[in-house]
Amino acid sequence: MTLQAQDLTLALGGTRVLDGLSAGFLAGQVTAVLGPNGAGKSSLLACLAGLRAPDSGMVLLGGVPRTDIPRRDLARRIGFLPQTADVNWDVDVGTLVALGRFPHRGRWGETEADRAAIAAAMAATDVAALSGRVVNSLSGGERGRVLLARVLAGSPEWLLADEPLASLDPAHQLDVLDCLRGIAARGAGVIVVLHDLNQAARVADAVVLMRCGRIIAHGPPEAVLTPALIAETYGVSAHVGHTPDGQRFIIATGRC
Ligand SMILES: Nc1ncnc2c1ncn2[C@@H]1O[C@H](COP(=O)(O)OP(=O)(O)OP(=O)(O)O)[C@@H](O)[C@H]1O
Repeated sequence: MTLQAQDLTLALGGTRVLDGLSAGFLAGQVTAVLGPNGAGKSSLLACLAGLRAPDSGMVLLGGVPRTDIPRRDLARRIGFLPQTADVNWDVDVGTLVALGRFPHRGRWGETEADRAAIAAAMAATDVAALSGRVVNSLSGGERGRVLLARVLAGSPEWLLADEPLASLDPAHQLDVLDCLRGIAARGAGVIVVLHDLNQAARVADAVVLMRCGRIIAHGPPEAVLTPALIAETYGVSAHVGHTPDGQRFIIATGRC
């Protein structure tokens, strides 16, 4: 199964934020989308998720134009975690996470499968202990994990997550990265916007580097997270090394 962006263009406020962008994403993989602020990463995710219609080009899900797929199907198949973690009503954690099952609900209410998916999502994001808390009383990181749990509860075929690690402490960042890997291992496609090159190197099967609404490079992390491509994308020089256990690390050493 693939999710494809085909020749997407999008202008916002008179600026072209996606500029003829094409890319194919594979199920069973984690793809990290990286690039400087304003590169168009969130706009790409919004088009893939169907939250924004591109000015031209199309998104294909399993070869079918997204616009030909019924909305309820799309809601079941694509889970979207937006960049901002605002919750504008007084809802408790358990209720909010359970809302993630909404696209699967039949007329008979919550089923055993719904309850199992909700429990698994809360365990994967370490929020079960917060279940009775009002979401707006949580810290930013706790709220971020609850919102991720809500998306995971929907067991989407595709998880599109826009900076899910923002405001998480290092332990929970590692937990969420492991969780994303687990989702991909179970066959779903994960597309995640990240700013940290090391987290991308750790989690991704494929990396997309974006700049000015275009793709600079798309491929395995070792082929894409190179000093030359990092310089072209971000305008910084970088040192790439390996830890004793073979993990790649990348340090931005200065502007170039
Ligand atoms: N509603 C809007 N109206 C006008 N311009 C917009 C709008 N939304 C986004 N933009 C602009 O489009 C460009 C791409 O924005 P986008 O949020 O996709 O970038 P990004 O790569 O996700 O950035 P960041 O890393 O800062 O989150 C930016 O220059 C942004 O200012």
